[in-house]
Amino acid sequence: MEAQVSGCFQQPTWINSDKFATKQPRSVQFSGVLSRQKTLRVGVSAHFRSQAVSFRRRSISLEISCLCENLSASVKKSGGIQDALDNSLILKSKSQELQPYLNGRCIYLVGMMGSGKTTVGRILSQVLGYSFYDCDTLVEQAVNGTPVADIFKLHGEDFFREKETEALRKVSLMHRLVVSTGGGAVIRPINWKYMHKGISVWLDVPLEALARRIAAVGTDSRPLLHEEAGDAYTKSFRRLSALWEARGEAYAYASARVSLESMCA
Ligand SMILES: Nc1ncnc2c1ncn2[C@@H]1O[C@H](COP(=O)(O)OP(=O)(O)O)[C@@H](O)[C@H]1O
Ligand SMILES: O=C(O)C1=C[C@@H](OP(=O)(O)O)[C@@H](O)[C@H](O)C1
Repeated sequence: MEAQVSGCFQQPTWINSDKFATKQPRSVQFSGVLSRQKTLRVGVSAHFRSQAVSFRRRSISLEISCLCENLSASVKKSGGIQDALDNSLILKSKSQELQPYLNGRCIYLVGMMGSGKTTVGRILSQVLGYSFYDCDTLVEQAVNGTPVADIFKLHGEDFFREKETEALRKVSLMHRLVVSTGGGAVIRPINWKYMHKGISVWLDVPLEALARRIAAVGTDSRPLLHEEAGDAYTKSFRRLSALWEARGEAYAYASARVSLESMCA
């Protein structure tokens, strides 16, 4: 006896059901004792497991368990199907839910260097139909295309902070933007005055993960990480720890916090 399991479950709307429809139906085999029963009442339960396979893609597996009333209730067999689920589908669905509440207000992403403000900001702006602005890029443009690292070298940090505040003032006059701020934008109260015109979201990522990410891409574009000696991970971690001591509390002024640690848990 064979029980077809395809199509017996309801898929949440954000799962691309076409992907499942094209798959061969899977089957659950019953044991020999079961197949001699004339009437069977079988309960089938489905259990989704979702696992990130890369930053943008996710694999889901569906485990099917069958319980038979005529026998002592036990799981006789479970099967599974695997499929790839594009995270952008989840984001798209979530963003549609959010649209009415946003009402065109800008979103400011804040967080330490490497927390993903630029990466997440680009994706978020696409799914929301917003424009994406990177504050560091705006500062560079205001200084004739000079890279941030050179601005620090030639003019010093205070000059950079002035330009950063001016960039935030300008974007705060606009609507429907996702703004990736620089990691240090949170230290000036005036910047919060501008950012609180929209919705600010703190991407809270553990220091070890930040240092790993930055070590992977190098510290060239992040002048505040140039001061320490050692390999890229060690110097990033040391310097990020010191910066965190000095400014960690300031991130909590954000309207919302997304904690990578909580998500993993
Ligand atoms: N959620 C994430 N998981 C893993 N790596 C990420 C994630 N977000 C960003 N990264 C990587 O970390 C590095 C820094 O990201 P970036 O978006 O530039 O951070 P920020 O703008 O906050 O400094 C990039 O190499 C990026 O690919
Ligand atoms: O943390 C900081 O003080 C800084 C973070 C950088 O931006 P990212 O957070 O995008 O790396 C950039 O603004 C500058 O190097 C200073």
